[in-house]
Amino acid sequence: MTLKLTNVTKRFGSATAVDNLSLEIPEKQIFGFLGANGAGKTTTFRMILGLMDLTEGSISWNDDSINYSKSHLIGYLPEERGLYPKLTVKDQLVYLGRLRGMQKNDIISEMDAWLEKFHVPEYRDKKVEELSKGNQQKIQFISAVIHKPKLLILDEPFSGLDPVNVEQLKKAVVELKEAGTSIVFSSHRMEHVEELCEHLCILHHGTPVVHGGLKEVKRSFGKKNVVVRADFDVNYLKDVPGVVRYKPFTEGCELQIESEDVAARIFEALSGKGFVRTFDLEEPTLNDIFIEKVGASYE
Ligand SMILES: Nc1ncnc2c1ncn2[C@@H]1O[C@H](COP(=O)(O)OP(=O)(O)OP(=O)(O)O)[C@@H](O)[C@H]1O
Repeated sequence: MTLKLTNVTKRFGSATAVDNLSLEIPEKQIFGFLGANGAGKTTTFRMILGLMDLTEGSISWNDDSINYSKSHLIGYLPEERGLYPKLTVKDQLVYLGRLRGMQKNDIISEMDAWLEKFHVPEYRDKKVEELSKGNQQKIQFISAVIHKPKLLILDEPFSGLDPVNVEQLKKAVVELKEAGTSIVFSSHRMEHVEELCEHLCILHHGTPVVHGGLKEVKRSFGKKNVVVRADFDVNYLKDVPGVVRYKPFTEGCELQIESEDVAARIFEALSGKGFVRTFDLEEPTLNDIFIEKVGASYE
């Protein structure tokens, strides 16, 4: 089921939050939505979910509109987390699962499987308010997927989680994809998108500045990175013609180069100067692309 946004615009008074956005989000894949604060990611999600009217344009899912009757096919982890603090995890999930039309027994067996997967079966009968923020987020994630949605929208799913929990959640997201779920998620962390997504979009002031398959996006960027580790001072490499950005680190440097042939020049400039431990020509990172297209870094 392909999700298709056609010329979608959202205005709040005279401010444009999303500006003529056209995207195709392929089914059974993980699609990454990047953008600085206020770029329009959450607004786009809300429009996809039918929680907010579009000012212009259209959104279709499998050539049909998304409306309330399809809510059992869609899962949503909102940016603003919200669970009932006084309810136990079990009562919470049963309540939310029932709202999605599930039978109680099915909810409980699905819940138990998820709690096991997240290594927290003991949370079953705990009140939500007794859990840490990160663990509440896991429960909220379970509430977004308990009904096995076909389309899953995750707004900043990894924010506020420690590295172990990030890994658990990533694994869960990949497994859901492998089981046939179409997933769209937003993140401020480039490496999450880089690791998980086949397709992505970078929004800037509501407009897509980068859109496409991860590999094609990197290839079409043109610039590459050279990473040098050496036993001598490599500072002079920043003046090699064709080096556009220079980042030193303790044992060497990372150089952004305008095209692949500049790598040969750097290689030449290193010869006879001392011991070079490693010399790597690498694809640009999403962070490199983001910096150039949006003019800022998340880091
Ligand atoms: N209900 C609203 N009324 C007025 N302006 C709004 C409303 N919702 C969002 N906006 C504005 O729309 C723009 C896009 O906001 P949005 O929340 O979609 O960005 P975002 O990319 O999700 O940002 P963040 O990463 O900070 O969550 C912002 O300028 C925001 O102030």
